[in-house]
Amino acid sequence: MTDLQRAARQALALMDLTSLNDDDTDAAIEALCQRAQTPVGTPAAVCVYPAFVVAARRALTAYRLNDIVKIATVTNFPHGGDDIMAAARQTRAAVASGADEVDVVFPYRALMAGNEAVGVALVEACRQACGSATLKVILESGELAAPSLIRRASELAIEGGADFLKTSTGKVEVNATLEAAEIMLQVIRDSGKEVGFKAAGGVRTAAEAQAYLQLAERLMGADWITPAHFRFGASGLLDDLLITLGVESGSAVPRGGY
Ligand SMILES: O=C[C@H](O)COP(=O)(O)O
Repeated sequence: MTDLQRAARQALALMDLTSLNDDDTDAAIEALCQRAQTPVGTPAAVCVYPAFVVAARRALTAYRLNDIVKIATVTNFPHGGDDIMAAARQTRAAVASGADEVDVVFPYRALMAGNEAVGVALVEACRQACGSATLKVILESGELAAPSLIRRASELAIEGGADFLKTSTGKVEVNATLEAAEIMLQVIRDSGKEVGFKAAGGVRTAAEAQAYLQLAERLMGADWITPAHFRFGASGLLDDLLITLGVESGSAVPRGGY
């Protein structure tokens, strides 16, 4: 196995296999969950809109993946408004519908306008609304752009109780970058807290995933890189991982698990 194939295999296990399309349907989400069954392992989670959490749970159960693959969803998405109560309500409702993980968008425009307090308060409210579910906070690093703002948003999200820092929604011009990832990982490392990192938005190839894994290993150490600490949020990465691993795309394991 080559280094790239090892990275591809690792990236698959760390993936939040994502479908966040305006035209998503139950059938599309069922197909997404079926794709989670591959001959070379399963992703850590599927990530779908709140309206499709129940469909994802039904499909993962049918494919006997319910105890293996988590269900993530998104709130305050994609615009990252500063309505704290709305974000908390959406988060509470998502968990009530069965989501294991919630990716909430940080009110990054408020921070860009100089308001730090609303970000901490929104994360704290979503933290409470999440209960025992995992809370990932999407900083929208491509819109923050300035390293100082990415660093500050990371610090504020951790202060509010984030379990993960996530780069992007995937819905803006600049999404995941290695530069933003390095800043976020440095803040996580320096915080001394159990906080994970999720690269999301535009990660399409095994080579790109490998670069993020190499960065995380350099900053955090190889043992840190587990699904409890590292994720890829990706809708278009799985195919290249399978090709890299010599698996024909679409060669899912027959229905009923494996
Ligand atoms: O994690 C959420 C992102 O929307 C995934 O972005 P992508 O569709 O560019 O892979």
